Amino acid sequence: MYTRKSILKRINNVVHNLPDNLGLLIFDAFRTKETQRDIFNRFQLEIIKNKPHLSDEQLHQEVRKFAAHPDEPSRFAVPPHNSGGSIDLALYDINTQQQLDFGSDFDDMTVVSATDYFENNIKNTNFSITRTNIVKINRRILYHAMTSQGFVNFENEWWHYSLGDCLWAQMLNLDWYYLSLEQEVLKIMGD
Ligand SMILES: C[C@@H](N)C(=O)N[C@H](C)C(=O)O
Repeated sequence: MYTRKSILKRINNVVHNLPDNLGLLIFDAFRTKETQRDIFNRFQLEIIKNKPHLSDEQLHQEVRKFAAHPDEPSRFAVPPHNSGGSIDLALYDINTQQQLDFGSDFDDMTVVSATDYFENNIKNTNFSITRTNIVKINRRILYHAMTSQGFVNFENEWWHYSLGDCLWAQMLNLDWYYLSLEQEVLKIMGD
């Protein structure tokens, strides 16, 4: 797995500031456009299976809720993970070596993955009050740990954090500054 040095430095700060019994479980960081395309296509197939009635436009919108299109400059000049500025992660318990309960799996394409889902929809889940509170606290710990280092969270996914990429820039109304890490590497390697 690869990321930018500047992102890694901040991730190290996050780890350093976590309670002693917690660590970061990293699912994904930098992605090539090809990988981004594979993910987008895979998600599309999964959604077609579960919601076959959607029109092409509705399908596209649905997939975009959970994966950036690899080539959609009108939304992102550079897909967030391709810039090296995005990271997907969770917390784990160092003693048990188990991921903490975040209420949905990584890449679960349902509303339950929305970061604030358990803040707002407690009555709509079949989770116990205790589990709801645990999930809420776990999401909050990750959120505050990451945002304290300058990352922003993608609201549909409790696991996705960005810094310096197009998603981060849109959310903060700033200019993005990470170009495609893939292009930077190819340039260094002489294509
Ligand atoms: C696919 C999912 N893990 C993810 O990374 N989603 C964001 C929106 C992305 O594709 O950039």
